[in-house]
Amino acid sequence: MLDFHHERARALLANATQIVTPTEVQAAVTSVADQLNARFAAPGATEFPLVLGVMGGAVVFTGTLLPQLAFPLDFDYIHVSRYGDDDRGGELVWKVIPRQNVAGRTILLVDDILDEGETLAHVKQRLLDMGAAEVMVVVFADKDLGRAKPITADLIGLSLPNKFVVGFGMDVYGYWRNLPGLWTIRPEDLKQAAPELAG
Ligand SMILES: O=P(O)(O)OC[C@H]1O[C@H](OP(=O)(O)OP(=O)(O)O)[C@H](O)[C@@H]1O
Ligand SMILES: Nc1nc2[nH]cnc2c(=O)[nH]1
Repeated sequence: MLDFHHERARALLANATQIVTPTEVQAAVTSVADQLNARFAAPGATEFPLVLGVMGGAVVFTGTLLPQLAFPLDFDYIHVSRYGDDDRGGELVWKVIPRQNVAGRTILLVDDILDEGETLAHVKQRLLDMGAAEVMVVVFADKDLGRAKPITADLIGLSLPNKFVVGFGMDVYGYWRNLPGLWTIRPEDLKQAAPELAG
């Protein structure tokens, strides 16, 4: 069983293409941090935002971003999944819902990728319904779909082409969240090989 996963993970990566280097990833995170510091660490700034990581994909971005933020903040997480172990989005499943501590707060909603936008649109609305004062959507990557999405991010680290990407928290069938750069998986290696992902 473990051999199966080991081989499958390696086979997926063997045919993958690196599209963003680890150095470029780090530069993108620092650019996001700088923009957040410009508002929240400015002289005289007194806001005390709640950074809310959207697990599991946001774990690496959040963990890299937090030490670069130079202002007092609160941290919590929620856990929601729409892709599960698939390469296509489906029904949104809540695993850890927001706590009541979101009421009245300025929230930095941090996620790895804004793709079709369904996840973050739903999460943002839920936070506003729970009384959040402001929800600022901060994503490491925004995928260029060439069409309108139900939500726009307030801060974006990188823009990506419309391909299934892996690394820096993003998985393919549960594998390779640990890659320090970003890779695209060969379309024919995806379960539901789709023309629009072939790019
Ligand atoms: O914009 P969308 O098309 O809704 O997709 C974006 C969401 O997809 C990923 O989560 P996923 O459901 O894969 O769960 P994960 O974070 O556990 O990987 C990612 O972390 C975003 O939350
Ligand atoms: N791993 C991964 N997860 C996603 N969730 C939404 N889009 C993507 C993507 O391109 N890759």
